[in-house]
Amino acid sequence: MNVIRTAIPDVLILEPKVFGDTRGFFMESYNQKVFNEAVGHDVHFVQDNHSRSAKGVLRGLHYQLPPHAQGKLVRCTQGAVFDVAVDLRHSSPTFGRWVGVELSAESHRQCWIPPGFAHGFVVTSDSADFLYKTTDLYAPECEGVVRWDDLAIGITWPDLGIAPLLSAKDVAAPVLAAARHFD
Ligand SMILES: Cc1cn([C@H]2C[C@H](O)[C@@H](COP(=O)(O)OP(=O)(O)O[C@H]3O[C@@H](C)C(=O)[C@@H](O)[C@H]3O)O2)c(=O)[nH]c1=O
Repeated sequence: MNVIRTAIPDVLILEPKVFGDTRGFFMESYNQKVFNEAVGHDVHFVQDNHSRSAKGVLRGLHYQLPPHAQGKLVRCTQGAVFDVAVDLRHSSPTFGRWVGVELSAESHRQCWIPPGFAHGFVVTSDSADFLYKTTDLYAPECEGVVRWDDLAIGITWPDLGIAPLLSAKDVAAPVLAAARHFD
């Protein structure tokens, strides 16, 4: 597996080794030992999620606060998305900064988003299946949401030529300065 560090060093892009042959391909989509070595410490996943979205759907920016903060290992198994992580750790030198990466079924790329980050994505293909593992269970009482277009964060989302389609929760999300916060 190839490990690429992003501009926020704790956010990793992971490229599994893909074995292609006449039948198709094989890859280890998750290997606990290899993953823990890449991250540098033991990570324990407890929930797997799968969402399907049409082109232009934007989910985020979401996070959970302690005691149910979630690290997420995310990937796209059908279609393509632009995936974003925003550092919400107040003690971090990269607090408030974001990184974005294209994840697609074709590239098999995954992204590791540690606890302490908000996460979101927009679908850039006709539809996308998005799969992710989380390090804590869903806990809606700990949920935090930040506006996808908060100018203080300044995410450069891809221009799809259509308005993003958001959930009612995401439309009503506060800016970062007014959102529930870590620390
Ligand atoms: C996230 C989640 C939602 N749900 C339910 C609640 C709700 O009725 C329905 C849809 O929930 P949401 O609208 O929050 O789904 P969605 O907007 O896809 O939320 C997800 O967005 C991405 C960006 C993330 O990072 C995830 O952690 C998660 O927050 O599914 C669960 O039962 N378990 C879960 O783990």
